[in-house]
Amino acid sequence: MLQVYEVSHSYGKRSWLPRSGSRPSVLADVSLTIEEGVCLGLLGTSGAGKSTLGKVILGLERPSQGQVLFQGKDIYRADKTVLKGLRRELQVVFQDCYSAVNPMMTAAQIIGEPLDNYERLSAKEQQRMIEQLLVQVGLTPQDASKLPHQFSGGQLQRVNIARAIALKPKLIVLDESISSLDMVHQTQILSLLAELRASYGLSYLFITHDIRAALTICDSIAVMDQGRLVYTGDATDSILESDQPAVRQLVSSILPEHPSGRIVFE
Ligand SMILES: Nc1ncnc2c1ncn2[C@@H]1O[C@H](COP(=O)(O)OP(=O)(O)OP(=O)(O)O)[C@@H](O)[C@H]1O
Repeated sequence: MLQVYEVSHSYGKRSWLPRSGSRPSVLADVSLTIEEGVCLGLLGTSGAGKSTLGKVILGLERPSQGQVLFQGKDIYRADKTVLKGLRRELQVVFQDCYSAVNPMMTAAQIIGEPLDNYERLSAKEQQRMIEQLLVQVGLTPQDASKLPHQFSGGQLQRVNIARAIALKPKLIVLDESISSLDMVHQTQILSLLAELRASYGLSYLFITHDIRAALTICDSIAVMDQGRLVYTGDATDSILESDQPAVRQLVSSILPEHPSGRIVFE
């Protein structure tokens, strides 16, 4: 369904600086595939290039080299009409649920935005659909009239997820979507994402630093280091045994579950 072919990217020259050469490569020759209904975990330490790859896949950052094919079409060469169609199939949920929304808009307006852009529903049909979406993400129809500051972080992330699934997309890029939530909400959102994936046949690109979260929800895992893909494999415990240095770094950042295994600060 999605193919990334030999994508390289750098963020361009600093032309306003004298003698500022090209910037270093942020993505170097990255190729990967996401099949329909599959969740691919994209891991790596900070600055590895995960979000840049997410933006390239979403059509938001044209790569310096390479191709992104979504449903067989090159998203950077498609004409406007094709692109509009592809855009509805590709959605994103970002880490910071508060900055992802307009603080003056109600949940109904936030979820209704993509419907306004793509569907021609009557006011009644749209209201019914928004209420269904709210219930589907574990909120209530009464939440429709609330403003972002009236929700907890976990609840507002559910509103963002409702907006992302409103058009029944094929692929959702989840860019650190659970990272800013506490452990209880992280677990709840992970099981919501798993449920939605099963009922809609969604694919996810799950961008995270958290190898445990990735092992919970993903089918396969790709690890990036300094712009390169350095590991790909099934999302099984075998990754914990890998001796690839970037993978080892991620594995060693997992907190031991038992307090006796944790570092003691004197
Ligand atoms: N808009 C931009 N302009 C210039 N450089 C950028 C831009 N966005 C990201 N970068 C640089 O690209 C590199 C990769 O950043 P990116 O955000 O893709 O990494 P990441 O793996 O998602 O990191 P994190 O986990 O911290 O979000 C970093 O060195 C970053 O400073």
